Amino acid sequence: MTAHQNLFDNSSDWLDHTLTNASSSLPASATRLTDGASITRSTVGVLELHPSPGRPNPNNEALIVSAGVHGNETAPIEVLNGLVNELLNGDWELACPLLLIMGNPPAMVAGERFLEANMNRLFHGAHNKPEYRELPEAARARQIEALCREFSATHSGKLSHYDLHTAIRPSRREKFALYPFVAGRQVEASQCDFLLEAQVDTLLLQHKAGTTFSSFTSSVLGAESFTVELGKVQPFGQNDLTRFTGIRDALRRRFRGAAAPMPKAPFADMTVFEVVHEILNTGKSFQFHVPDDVANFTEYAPGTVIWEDGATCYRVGDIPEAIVFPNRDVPVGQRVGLMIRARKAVSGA
Ligand SMILES: O=C(O)CCC(=O)N[C@@H](CCC(=O)O)C(=O)O
Ligand SMILES: [Zn+2]
Repeated sequence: MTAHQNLFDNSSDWLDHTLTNASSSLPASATRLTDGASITRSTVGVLELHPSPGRPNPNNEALIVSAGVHGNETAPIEVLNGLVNELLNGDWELACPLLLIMGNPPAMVAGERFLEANMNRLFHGAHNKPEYRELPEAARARQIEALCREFSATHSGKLSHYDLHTAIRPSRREKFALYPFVAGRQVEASQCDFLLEAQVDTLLLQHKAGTTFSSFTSSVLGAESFTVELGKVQPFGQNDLTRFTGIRDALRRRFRGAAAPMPKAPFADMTVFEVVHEILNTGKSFQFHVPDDVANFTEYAPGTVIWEDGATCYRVGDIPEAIVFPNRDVPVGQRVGLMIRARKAVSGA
């Protein structure tokens, strides 16, 4: 039996197996590659990979890479699946521990962002809130948190997490990363270099901790974590994967333990924004004045009214602000968008 068959039964690959078994709870299954590396499918859509024992881990690191936390954001899922196929084909050898996650398999099958609740609002303990705790997406977030805790506890190297997404709207900046807020923390220059290597040239600094997957891994596990937006949402099979070679090649380089390309001066080519305001749906009287089809990073002049609800009215401050992730169609209390501002000093975040 091949390594492939051990892990994925009769399915053609990891993605096929995950879609076929999206709602099943299968027992774990493991295999060993010819170089001695091991791969365990811990549960549907989750692979834990270890290099051959004794093999050097030159970058002294462990990585969590996730995609499909939103089921309709398919390009990063295809990228991750392609890298797993390369490894199983013996195209390259693994040098560092990896936890690879397809976040929400039932939503992937349905081609939807989520089925009952937005899973990327259910991390950092939010899955235990009474209104969510019985939902399948809360159970999946809880299971993923437990697998990440276990993975992080067993690896001493530096832990990074890249949660890969694509955006609903068009974007004036196609690829950008969000850096979750952790008090007193600054983006490491090496992370900035990695993002640039992946052709992600815009960084957005969050202003408070949230309930996203990357916020959980950074706040609770101390990982260097990013939500990475890589393009626009498309159904499976309709992605132009030539637009995703930057992230594919940069991840493969890390998985193989190869050295980073020549580092640039930190932030030299990175445009940095900071979040100045999180727009929340405040309820019945909430009015959002940003049109439905506006692109991410569309700028608004000082004084523009962005939203109001009778009690509060949010206007752009003295410096222009741009909108990211405008989406009025969210439950009360959830994020309708982020107002961001270019950061003045770019000598360090
Ligand atoms: O395009 C959109 O409106 C959403 C794209 C997306 O899923 N973005 C993430 C960002 C998470 C973060 O703030 O780190 C999300 O909304 O969950
Ligand atoms: Zn997403």
